[in-house]
Amino acid sequence: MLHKETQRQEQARVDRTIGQIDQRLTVINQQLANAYDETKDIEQRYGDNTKVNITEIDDRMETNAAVQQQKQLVAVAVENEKLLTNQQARLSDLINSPYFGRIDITEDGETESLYIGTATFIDDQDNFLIYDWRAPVSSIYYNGTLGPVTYETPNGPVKVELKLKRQFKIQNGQIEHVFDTNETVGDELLQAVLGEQSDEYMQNIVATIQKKQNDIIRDTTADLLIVQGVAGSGKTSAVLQRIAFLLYHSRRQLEADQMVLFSPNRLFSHYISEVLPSLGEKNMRQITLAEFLSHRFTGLQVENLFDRFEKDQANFPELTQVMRRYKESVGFMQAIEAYVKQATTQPIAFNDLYFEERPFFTKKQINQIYLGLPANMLPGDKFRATKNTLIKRLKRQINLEVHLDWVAEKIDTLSDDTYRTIVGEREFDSGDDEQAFIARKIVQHYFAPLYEAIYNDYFFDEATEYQHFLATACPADIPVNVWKAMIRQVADNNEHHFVSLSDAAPILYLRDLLTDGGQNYGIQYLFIDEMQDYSIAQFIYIHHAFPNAKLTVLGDYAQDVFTATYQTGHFIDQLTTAFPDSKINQISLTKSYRATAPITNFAKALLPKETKLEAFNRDGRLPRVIETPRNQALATLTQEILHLQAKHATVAILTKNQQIAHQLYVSLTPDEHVSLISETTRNLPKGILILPLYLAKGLEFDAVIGYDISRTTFGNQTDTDLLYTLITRAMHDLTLIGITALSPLITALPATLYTSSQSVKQSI
Ligand SMILES: Nc1ncnc2c1ncn2[C@@H]1O[C@H](COP(=O)(O)OP(=O)(O)OP(=O)(O)O)[C@@H](O)[C@H]1O
Repeated sequence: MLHKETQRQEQARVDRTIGQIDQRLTVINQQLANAYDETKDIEQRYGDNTKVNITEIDDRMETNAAVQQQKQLVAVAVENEKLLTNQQARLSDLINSPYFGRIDITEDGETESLYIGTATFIDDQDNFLIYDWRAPVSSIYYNGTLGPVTYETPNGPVKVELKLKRQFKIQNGQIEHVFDTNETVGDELLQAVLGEQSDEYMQNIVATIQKKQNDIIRDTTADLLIVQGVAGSGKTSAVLQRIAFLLYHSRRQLEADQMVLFSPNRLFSHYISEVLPSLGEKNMRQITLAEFLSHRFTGLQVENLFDRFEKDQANFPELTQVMRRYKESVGFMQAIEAYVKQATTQPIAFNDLYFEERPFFTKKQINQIYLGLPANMLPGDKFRATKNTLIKRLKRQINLEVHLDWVAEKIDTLSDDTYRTIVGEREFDSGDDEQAFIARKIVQHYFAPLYEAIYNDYFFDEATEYQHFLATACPADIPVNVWKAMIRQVADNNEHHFVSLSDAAPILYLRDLLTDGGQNYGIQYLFIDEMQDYSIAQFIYIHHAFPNAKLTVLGDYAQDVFTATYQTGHFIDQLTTAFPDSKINQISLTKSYRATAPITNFAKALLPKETKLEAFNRDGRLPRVIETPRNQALATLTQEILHLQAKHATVAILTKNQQIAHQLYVSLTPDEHVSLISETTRNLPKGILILPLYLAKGLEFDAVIGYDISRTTFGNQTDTDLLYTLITRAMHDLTLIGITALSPLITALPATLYTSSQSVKQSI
């Protein structure tokens, strides 16, 4: 803590700043009330205007013009109200905690004190009372140590001398902590922040961003930014701050809806949903991989990662693993590219297009059109040309059909309503014109399903085409009969409207390359959290689907929950080779902030010795490891829950899979505070939660109990990633319960890293 007088002066400045914010807030509140009245007023008048007599043509036109004008007025008023509401929200946040940092810098002999907070605040005399944390000069707060420092501005680098760096924790207008530091952001404040209890929502880390995290947040040069960070190193936090940073710096060109975050599940989306609003920004779009794929396979069910994981645990033969590895590789996606290149000279898998239960265009006819086009055309162009020809032929048919008797008959029997719907306000020079117009509309309507089918590429059979491709793609290390059986399985899946996860991205890639479709050019930034859950093939496809997007990809290879059983090798190297034309920046985070040092050190011991992982220096109890006979397992668990509940609002019981979670839930249900969390759960209640560890990815809990960490469940070396992920969800307390015999992964660890008990009585 600083000298009393300094503290007093700082509190006085806080008070002054808050006074100014308060004044501004009063003005804004008044403006907002006026704006609200104005909007209501216009709306009212707008309502009255529409009631004007509209029987006379001239009146009607006048009314239309007036209505248009009113509409515009309403839009302007609503926009104004929105702006004011935003300002009000920002000021209301600032009034509670106006800033968290101060830097004193000397430039050309002149020293200035700058205060840094979540948003800029300028007083009526144009003094910057608060600088936004994203302003160029604010980077000094995160990056610089005392002495000469340089910061980047749009006009180039600027050199200054950093004289002082001060940190604050201000709540309800009162300084709770204040200290000077020479470090990037000193440990003291971080200690205080990290020691707090968790919340249902993730918090922003704006006041305590660390140097490496700042590099992630402020990177503007990479097309592909890859962040490998140990569990709890702040990857997700940093990426959310990065989104806020990018939105601030590209206000004019970038909207939140031009950014998409791929998140691991809905629960996680909910967990992070408050960070951006707390920084005064709108949330970006969020999607899970399963949602993204299902959306692109309308009508088919795409296998999800969780189901596959559960299935793999029951049965996952060696050759199936080899085939899956291949399907998820760069090589497989390249094989698709090569296949598509030669597709211009081969028939492709078209469907007969049926209309009124007979083929209107047969696949043979469609292939004749396709193969009749020049062989040197690009596949996508060729497909489009084929589609255009089909549409042209359909139009020709419509032209012929309008003269047929059934159409004339139909016109004769049209009801008044249908006639009105077709003709609308239109006027015609002659009765013949009117007749021709209506006839065309009737025929177009009749053929609409066929037109839709062509428009939506239903004449292309992607599943069969994929099987044709597979037939050409058997790798040397797979026996041909095994490969063929796999192709039969793919066909069978398709019959049952199902797509397995490892086939999904390749099928879409093949479809898009052949049809030149499926690309979204509007998205400018993509963020992919938990990168270890994605295959290289999926990355290639996602990159293809969003060609203009810069990618930020983050994750932790030690938390490879879903593919550790069959994937080996260096994912990041493979990823970089899959993006040969992109500018790639890589950042590695090795310090873990989430848990106490004893928990982090325990987790670290599971990983290979050479793993770089540093625990943040926060004290806590050693993890508890309990071995219990099966018939006492529930009693042991209950004791442990009671013990932890005395200290924490939330205790998460994590299991290896859904089945164990479910069984446990059934055994514990009489207690109504226990919630079973499943894949479809969208928010986290407080109390006792039971969930499979893979649903806890990315989340954190005050206390974690790993249940059934036994020889039978975590017996293999490949279970290390699962166990590591489980352990690293805990912030303050961790207990592992092994039934009958503990997992050998735990017994192999140095006994100094945990406290152990053998039975219920000893564990209390
Ligand atoms: N600079 C920081 N200041 C304060 N808290 C931080 C900081 N960095 C990380 N944290 C905290 O550490 C915890 C872990 O952060 P986060 O969830 O972003 O890590 P992660 O690397 O995504 O973790 P994981 O891979 O294990 O899911 C969070 O509670 C976060 O608020």
